[in-house]
Amino acid sequence: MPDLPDSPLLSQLNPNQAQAANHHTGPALVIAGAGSGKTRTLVYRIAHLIGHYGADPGEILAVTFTNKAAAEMRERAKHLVQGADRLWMSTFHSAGVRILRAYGEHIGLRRGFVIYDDDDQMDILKEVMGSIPGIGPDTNPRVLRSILDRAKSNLLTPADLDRSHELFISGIPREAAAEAYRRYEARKKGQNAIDFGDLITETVRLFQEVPAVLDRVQDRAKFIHVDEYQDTNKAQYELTRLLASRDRNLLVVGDPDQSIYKFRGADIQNILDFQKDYPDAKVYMLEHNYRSSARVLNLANKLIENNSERLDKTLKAVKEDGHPVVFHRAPDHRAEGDFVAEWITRLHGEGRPFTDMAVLYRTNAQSRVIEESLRRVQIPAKIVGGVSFYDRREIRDILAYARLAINPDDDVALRRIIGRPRRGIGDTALERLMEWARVNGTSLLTACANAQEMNILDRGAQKPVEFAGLMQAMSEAADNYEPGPFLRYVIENSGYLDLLRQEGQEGQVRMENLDELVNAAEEWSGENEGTIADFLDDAALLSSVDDMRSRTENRDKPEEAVTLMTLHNAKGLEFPVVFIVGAEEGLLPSKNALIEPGGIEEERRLFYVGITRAMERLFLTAAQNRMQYGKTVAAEDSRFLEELGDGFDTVDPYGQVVEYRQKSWKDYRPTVPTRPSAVKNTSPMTEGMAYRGGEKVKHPKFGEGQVLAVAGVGDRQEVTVHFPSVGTKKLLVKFANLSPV
Ligand SMILES: Nc1ncnc2c1ncn2[C@@H]1O[C@H](COP(=O)(O)OP(=O)(O)OP(=O)(O)O)[C@@H](O)[C@H]1O
Ligand SMILES: [Mg+2]
Repeated sequence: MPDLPDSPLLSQLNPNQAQAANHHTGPALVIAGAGSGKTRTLVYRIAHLIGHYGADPGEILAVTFTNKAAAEMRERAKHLVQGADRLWMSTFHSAGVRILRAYGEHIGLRRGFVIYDDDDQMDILKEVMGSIPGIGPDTNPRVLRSILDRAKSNLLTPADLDRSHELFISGIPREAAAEAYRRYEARKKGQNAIDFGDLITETVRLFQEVPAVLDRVQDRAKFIHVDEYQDTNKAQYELTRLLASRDRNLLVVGDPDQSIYKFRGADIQNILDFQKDYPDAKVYMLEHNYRSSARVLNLANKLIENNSERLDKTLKAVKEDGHPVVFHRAPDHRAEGDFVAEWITRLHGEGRPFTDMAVLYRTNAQSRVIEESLRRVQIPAKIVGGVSFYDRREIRDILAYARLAINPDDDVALRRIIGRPRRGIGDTALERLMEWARVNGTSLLTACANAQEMNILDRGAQKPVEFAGLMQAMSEAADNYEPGPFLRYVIENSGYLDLLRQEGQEGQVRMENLDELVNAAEEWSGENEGTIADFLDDAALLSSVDDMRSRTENRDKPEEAVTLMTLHNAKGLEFPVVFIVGAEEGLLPSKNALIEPGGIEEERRLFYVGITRAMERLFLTAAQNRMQYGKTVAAEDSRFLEELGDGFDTVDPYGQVVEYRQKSWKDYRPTVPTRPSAVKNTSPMTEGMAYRGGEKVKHPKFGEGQVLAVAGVGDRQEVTVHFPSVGTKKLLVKFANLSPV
């Protein structure tokens, strides 16, 4: 290894990290386990390039996976370098938007193109799939969407699908899937739109077809960095390869054990083959974990050793043992949520800020129960991902107006809003307008403007004409106003406010959200130069993976709240206290993983990612009964718990250590005393449980029944009881007047 220059920056790194950060030109790979400082090293390398090697911030690109990660990286860089605001730090998708906005015209994208979100995609797919032989009426368009997404992440065209050797793709005949793909692309093109996947694939095509553009972009990206390289898909891989092809200054960092996006086409082979792609690549290994306590790290190592397809790596703890890792098995999902809430309350009482704590789960749907438990004891929580602000109906409606105002060809937007509020344009009228547009090869909005000439509408052709006039006025407003005032104009002039006023309390909340949208646009204008079109781009980029509000929140002071998110979204992040809930078969590993080849190993990596987010304290929980499709069913401990051996302490609801025994629902017995008399006042945390699963009870009205689950404590305690007379009921024990039988 070369001698290191004397530098105050490098001295903040360990010797291996410093070697990597000192890497100057040519390809390099940093491959190392979780929490070993890969991201830190990447940021220091950028600072060192500028400070020591004299690189210009304006020629440095760093790509990460989520807006949140990009924002954090920018934040870290700001502390280390001058001119950090000229660094190009973004996600693959935002890099794509930026390139296509600047040069998309070279491949036929017209100015003002819009970016479709998932719903828009679904709308078009529903429309095109109807008439394709081989696609039945009960085919879920989501299946098609995932076929398309998958094809795009692998850079496959409709023709490639046609040629594939599979007869069926996800149950749909190959030719039919290819045809749907073809028609979808044509419809999209007609509307001057692109979708999420196109942000990468179209950029790749642009670079391939117009080398002069690639060259221009390369001037802006002489030094390229990619974080989380193990999760790149084929399209992202190709984009990176093209970008780096001229100067070859490409530094990627990653951890094959944290590859968790196979379902989106991520290919772990990209990182494993890096040295094949770049035989002169320097490889740097980091072997010390600075993030987690030794106990947490040991647990993580123990788990991941069970994977067979992996590179063996060393990862030693720098920190001391710390607190024991805790496991708790709750009677049901509600009790699981309450256990988490109790511990958060307790730790907060000991002086931990809520922002130090995160609850991670496998599926988005699990968040609801956790949210409820936290809300009951007034713990503030913030969901990262899930139904974020920008997915709310009223927000999407107003943004659809804005989209149509700047792109009159956007038929999807038009169809979303033409009936919100109602304007006397019914389904039949709309169908005729669509027919006219199809025959004349125009947009729907043009059809509206010409409704009178059509003379074919049932009632007053005047209505569509008026609507076209309204949109015309909005178009002019879009040219003349800043984003914030423009959105206010739209909200007030679209008739939307009147609609909400009729919706009572719910309408009130929605109006508040619209106010917040105007705030967001104002805030955005304060930080960015740009028009409403640029604002819409940013809003469209807020995938389910992150949330612009958390991005702005991060910038100032973080909101005092517990973070709730999926394990996938937690990648790259760290928290002093982490709860991983739902360590059950069917959840973690997920049901689907059981039938996918390599599925279990991928789920194990996901659990590994979760565990390694924890810095000081880690809690794992499972429920013995869980609600599924409206029914409470018995759940079995995750197989991964067994693999962790004695790496954790099993505790009862009161925090007392009990013996761990691998449970399956077949031998379910409560592990803790549950009669109130037996446990009264035994714990500062909870009061005892009045009933237990399996027990027979009697209700004054419903008669005899059997307890399926018990959740909550004290006055909030609820039982789920199955009564042969009326079915399953959830009752508050305090009021239910139940008696044991
Ligand atoms: N040399 C060091 N000295 C002190 N702290 C360090 C050092 N290296 C890393 N850290 C700290 O360890 C934590 C983990 O670092 P970082 O997030 O860069 O790891 P990572 O390898 O990118 O993790 P992941 O695999 O989860 O993305 C951070 O809090 C970071 O500041
Ligand atoms: Mg990282």
